[in-house]
Amino acid sequence: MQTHHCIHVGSPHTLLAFCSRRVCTRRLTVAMATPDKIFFATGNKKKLEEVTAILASGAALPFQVEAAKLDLPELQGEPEEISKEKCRIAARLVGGAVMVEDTSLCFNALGGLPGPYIKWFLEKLGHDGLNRMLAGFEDKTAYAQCIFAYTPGPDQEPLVFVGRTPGRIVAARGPADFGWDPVFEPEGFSETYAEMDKEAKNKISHRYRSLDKLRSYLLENSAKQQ
Ligand SMILES: O=c1nc[nH]c2c1ncn2[C@H]1C[C@H](O)[C@@H](COP(=O)(O)OP(=O)(O)OP(=O)(O)O)O1
Ligand SMILES: [Mg+2]
Repeated sequence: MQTHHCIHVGSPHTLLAFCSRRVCTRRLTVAMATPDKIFFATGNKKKLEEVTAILASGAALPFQVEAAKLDLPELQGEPEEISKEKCRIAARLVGGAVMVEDTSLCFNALGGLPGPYIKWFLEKLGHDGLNRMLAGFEDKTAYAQCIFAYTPGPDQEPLVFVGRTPGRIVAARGPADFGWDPVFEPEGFSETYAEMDKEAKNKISHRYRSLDKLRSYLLENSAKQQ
């Protein structure tokens, strides 16, 4: 949902037109209509595979999701802000509606670090190094966090949808074809993400939980559903 200052109640497009003319005097909460086509921007093939599988596993969508392979910057700051800024950049690049996501792996003993910086920690330290970071701590628990950010266009403020899956950091087990999957064992399971069937991971993952919230938002605001 977005907050606009506007005196008119009508279709989201009407509101947008009046808002941009700055004649608004009253605060209204407005959801923008879901467009027919939304880009999913990422440079990560594995993310795209999971997002495609998660979207395909639900009901048919009244909008099209198209992949946009973009090399998006690794930003600093709070995870929600990182995701929003990434989305603004992507929206300018594709010139339309876009969704992006930013993924964090957060160690509880380290106050949530590496968090959004996991990409560099994984790249420099590897799976073993991630385990060693926790050697001095009893607490090996962690959570995987995915934040989808969506905007209907370059001039609109992105909305964020947070999904978290708790678990713990373990010695690497399973195929090493997707990031830190081999060292993350989700709570309630005896397999790491890497050992799980793709379908099973996609039912409980941080990515699923975040994307499911965005999907609900988009369906609720889709003109074709109304
Ligand atoms: O489910 C996952 N299971 C295991 N590893 C994962 C997962 N999801 C992201 N990852 C890795 C990729 C990157 O090393 C870091 C997140 O960084 P992040 O910036 O979000 O991803 P990215 O740069 O690869 O792609 P993008 O172009 O969408 O930013 O964690
Ligand atoms: Mg990235």
